[in-house]
Amino acid sequence: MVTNNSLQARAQADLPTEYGNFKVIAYAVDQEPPTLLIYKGDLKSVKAPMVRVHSECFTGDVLSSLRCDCGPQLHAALQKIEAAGCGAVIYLRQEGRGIGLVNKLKAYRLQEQGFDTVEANQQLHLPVDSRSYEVAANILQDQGVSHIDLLTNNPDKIKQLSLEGITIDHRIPLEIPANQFDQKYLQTKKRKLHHLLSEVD
Ligand SMILES: Nc1nc2c(ncn2[C@@H]2O[C@H](COP(=O)(O)OP(=O)(O)OP(=O)(O)O)[C@@H](O)[C@H]2O)c(=O)[nH]1
Ligand SMILES: [Zn+2]
Repeated sequence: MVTNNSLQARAQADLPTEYGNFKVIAYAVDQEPPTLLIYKGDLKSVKAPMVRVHSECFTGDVLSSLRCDCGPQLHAALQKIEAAGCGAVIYLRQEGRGIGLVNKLKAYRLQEQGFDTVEANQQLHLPVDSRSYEVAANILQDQGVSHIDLLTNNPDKIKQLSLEGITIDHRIPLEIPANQFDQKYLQTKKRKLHHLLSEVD
């Protein structure tokens, strides 16, 4: 289970969850925070397993923040994979679309002052989205997977994964209804980042 760029599977275990029984593999380069492959079934045995490539959001995933849709998206993905009987979540450590947690909180502060999620990063002189999907592609390749059905609303994620050599057979929408705190954020994702959000104005 060794992949290129010294990305290696360092540990694996069973992971029973509220949504079903999964397995988890921690992939890492040296001592860097591991990327997690949380999966169910034999990924190689299906033509295109259902996959969620999820970017870390400590506030949403762990603290159940209502400022974004990340936490419910993560849990909905696990539920869909459980229902399908086979599939995976790849949990990428790219907090804040790559700017890290401290900068994301600074960006939140700017959003409280009226900037939107794109403008806030720009105010901080940081890229709007600096994520890479190379590690996700390498993990899929390590698992013998080249075709996937991707759970996402983000067209750029489809493009970037395709450029990394993964064929997206189908996009599976992963829309979470807006709440009073993330409505503007979702509107900005739709208008400026071109997310495919049919339920947002
Ligand atoms: N910089 C910044 N990052 C944010 C903000 N809100 C959420 N994030 C981060 O955005 C990432 C999730 O990206 P999204 O654009 O919500 O969704 P996506 O993963 O690109 O697209 P989907 O696959 O449809 O979910 C996570 O890393 C979050 O920490 C914000 O206001 N500013
Ligand atoms: Zn989030």
